[in-house]
Amino acid sequence: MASTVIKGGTVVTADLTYEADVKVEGGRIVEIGKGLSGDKVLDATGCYVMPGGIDPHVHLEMPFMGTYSADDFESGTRAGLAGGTTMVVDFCLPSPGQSLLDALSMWHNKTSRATADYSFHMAITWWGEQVFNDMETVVRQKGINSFKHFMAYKGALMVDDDEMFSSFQRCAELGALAMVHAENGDVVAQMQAKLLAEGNTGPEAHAYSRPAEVEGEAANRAIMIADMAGVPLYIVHLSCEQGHEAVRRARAKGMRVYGEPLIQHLTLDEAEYAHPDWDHAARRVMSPPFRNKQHQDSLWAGLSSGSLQVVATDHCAFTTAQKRTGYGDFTKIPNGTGGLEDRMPMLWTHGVATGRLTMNEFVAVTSTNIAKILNIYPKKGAILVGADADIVVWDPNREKTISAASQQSSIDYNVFEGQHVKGLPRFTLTRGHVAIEESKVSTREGHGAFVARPPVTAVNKALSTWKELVAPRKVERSGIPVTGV
Ligand SMILES: NC(=O)NCCC(=O)O
Ligand SMILES: [Zn+2]
Ligand SMILES: [Zn+2]
Repeated sequence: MASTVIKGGTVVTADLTYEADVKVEGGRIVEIGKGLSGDKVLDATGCYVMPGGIDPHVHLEMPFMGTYSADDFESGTRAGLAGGTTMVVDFCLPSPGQSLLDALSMWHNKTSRATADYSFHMAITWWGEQVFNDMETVVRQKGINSFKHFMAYKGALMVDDDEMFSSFQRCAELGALAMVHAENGDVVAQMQAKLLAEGNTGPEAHAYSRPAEVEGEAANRAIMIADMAGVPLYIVHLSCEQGHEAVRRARAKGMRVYGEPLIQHLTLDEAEYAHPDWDHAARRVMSPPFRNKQHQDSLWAGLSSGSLQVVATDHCAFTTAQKRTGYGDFTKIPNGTGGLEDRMPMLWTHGVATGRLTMNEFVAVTSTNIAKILNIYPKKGAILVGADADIVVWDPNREKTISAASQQSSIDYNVFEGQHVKGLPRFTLTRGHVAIEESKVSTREGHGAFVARPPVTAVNKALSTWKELVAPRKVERSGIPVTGV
């Protein structure tokens, strides 16, 4: 079997930085040390050898708001690899009444051309006995240990508290992770109607209809419901101080809650919606919307202090033509932005290069933390012998200006257009295959494989042990004393 040696670089993991060569064979890391040799040599001089990024929040070919997101598993994973991301996790979305297993087959059918590894979260979009039963099969036989709940998108994907509490309890029994999109969908729907009635039809009204309070309330509610159900909770695309404050408070009380800011919310702000060009503003419509600088500072502080654990993209790319279906009614603009190719370069440029994050924290929030949360560590998220050779050789001196003209994503714009980034992959390896060498793209369609994720993490075990210990117990009494009356 041919081997590859990544030579002369500095290995950077979530907890260590050291000089070593890394030898890869059969898609795995087989040796780490000095002076290694192999059939092929990749020169990593001046570079950092890091675990490939894992983006736990993408929507490829997602059916949403009357259309499909434009990047599929081929272009989406290719975009990821170009930016150093070697694994993505998409969301399987059953239609109302559809079995989870049927939906899962549909999602697997989309992936035949994936160029990097992928996995799925399962969304709970309705509730009933069949969903309750399917959840067990999904966890025990289908390699999925996380269930997403939309608290927004009323009349479409949204579930209510009753459904959410039932599902959270089922997640706890099965050793799974509960996830939420935390926005109060009832309040959003009312605010949307009011804004439209008042003639606020443009993309800026999207942001007005989803203030930070809408997110803070839902995050708090989900945290309390998760605590009562005894399940760990992961809040996706956490965008504001109100949501972050809820996570911080919960964690300080010992609750098992994780928060995921997006690179978009960290680096782009609400001024985008005030842009005079309708297309510019509409292209940036996503939920939750971009916030102000105070919220951004809160998210950055959360990453460096550890109260927030993961940076994702929620890559859900729509073309300008698709966005234009919402001209005259902002509620019809497909919600979503891209970012797969740009997440790691943008985070390095605005995080590591500015001193907000250490290199090790960068690895933690782009790869290792989520690998641990999703129970795929150290197969993924690690530079260790035996780990998958999903590796990015990161050149801190390579630079470029982000432009739609040279991106991998299939859409016609980029929300980071014109941003200068310094820190890019020299090589990206997906299970040993060198898919990216600077700007040369040599991805292999169909190379990507499904990553099964076993249930019952250490966190699930600890939480269920604690919940059992403090569970309500009947007080045994001898009866009502006879008083003689
Ligand atoms: N975030 C967004 O606006 N679109 C994708 C679907 C979701 O994650 O809510
Ligand atoms: Zn969402
Ligand atoms: Zn999403």
